[in-house]
Amino acid sequence: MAKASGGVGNEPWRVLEFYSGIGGMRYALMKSGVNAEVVEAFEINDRANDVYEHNFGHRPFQGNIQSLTPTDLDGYGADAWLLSPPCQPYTRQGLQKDTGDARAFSFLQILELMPLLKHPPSMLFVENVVGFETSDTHATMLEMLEKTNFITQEFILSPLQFGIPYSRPRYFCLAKRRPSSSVKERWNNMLIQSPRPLFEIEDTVPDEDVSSRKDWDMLLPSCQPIEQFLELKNPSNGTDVESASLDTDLPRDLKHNGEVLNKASLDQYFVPLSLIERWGSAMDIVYSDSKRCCCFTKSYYRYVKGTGSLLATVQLDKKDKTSLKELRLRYFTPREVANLHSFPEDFQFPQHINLRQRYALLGNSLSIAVVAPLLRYLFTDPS
Ligand SMILES: C[S@@+](CC[C@H](N)C(=O)[O-])C[C@H]1O[C@@H](n2cnc3c(N)ncnc32)[C@H](O)[C@@H]1O
Repeated sequence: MAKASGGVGNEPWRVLEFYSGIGGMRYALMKSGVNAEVVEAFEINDRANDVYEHNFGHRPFQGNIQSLTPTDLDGYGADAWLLSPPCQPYTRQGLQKDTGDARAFSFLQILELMPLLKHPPSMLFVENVVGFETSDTHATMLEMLEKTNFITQEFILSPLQFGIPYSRPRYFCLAKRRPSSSVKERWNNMLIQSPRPLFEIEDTVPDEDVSSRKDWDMLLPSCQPIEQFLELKNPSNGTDVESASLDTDLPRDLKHNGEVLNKASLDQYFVPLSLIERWGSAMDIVYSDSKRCCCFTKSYYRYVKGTGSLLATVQLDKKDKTSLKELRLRYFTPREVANLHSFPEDFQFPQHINLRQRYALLGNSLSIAVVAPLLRYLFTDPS
């Protein structure tokens, strides 16, 4: 029977977490149920390390991953490396400088160390943005993995395919070093855009085309409504809108963990009218009963266009020709973004991390609902 119980003699798998940020990968590993221990995490950003330490009680190795040597890496005796390198070199909004972008260097460097290791990992997991799969860095990665005897399966998956009303398609590479084999060999060397292999018991012949992207809108009816991810609950109806002065009066009964928030705490989440006037047409607006919202990036709250959805706090009849101002748009709170990333309830930011920093760190993180089953699949022993 397939199992994901642990390494040699059922000792926990020894795992290195590169680019650990606020620990999304570690939470996903915990959620996966795999018997594994993060023996070290590596992250250059101070604030991210504060958050990581606050939640896990361990401060990641704070330095440039590029400076790690084969001796350093061999010293950890790790079975698996989990990596979520910076995505800016490959994002559609970025300049797509790819291998020419300094932010890609550390990832390329660490791949180049692989043939020099006395104790290379037997498993590797890489997360990145869609677009990475056509990059030069990706081509170099596959070349290095091939050279060091790894077999790969690649995925592009979104939380929408896991019942979460959140569109965040991401690229994932799962690699196992021979003689370890993949769980289901027939998917080797494929780019898979369906979660089906993760949940199949047998290695059966696929009867659906998993190599082309399905229309993800078809999945929406099976997603939970956004309301279930909100900590600030909307007023029960929008009838107070007409009597309110749009500039100053905000819905009074928004609640936070059951308590009515004071106006100052609430105000910071409402979108200023000046922004609505200027950027309204570019805003992605969702309602509490919507079953989809857009990817939150690290620029959410700093910029409006393409950085994540805004929530209408007033549920008017959508057929009405409502002006955007009447919808009382607000930002999702950091906790709500964390909920959509499927972070556990006990995840917290330390007090000194300000609102913008919270959004930036969350925007860099990942969907635990997607990564946990992928990790379980990677660590599962087919024998
Ligand atoms: C895409 S984010 C990964 C976030 C992480 N998975 C999480 O759950 O928060 C990339 C991270 O790599 C860090 N980073 C970028 N270049 C680095 C380097 N050369 N050495 C160490 N960390 C680096 C960034 O500070 C950022 O936190």
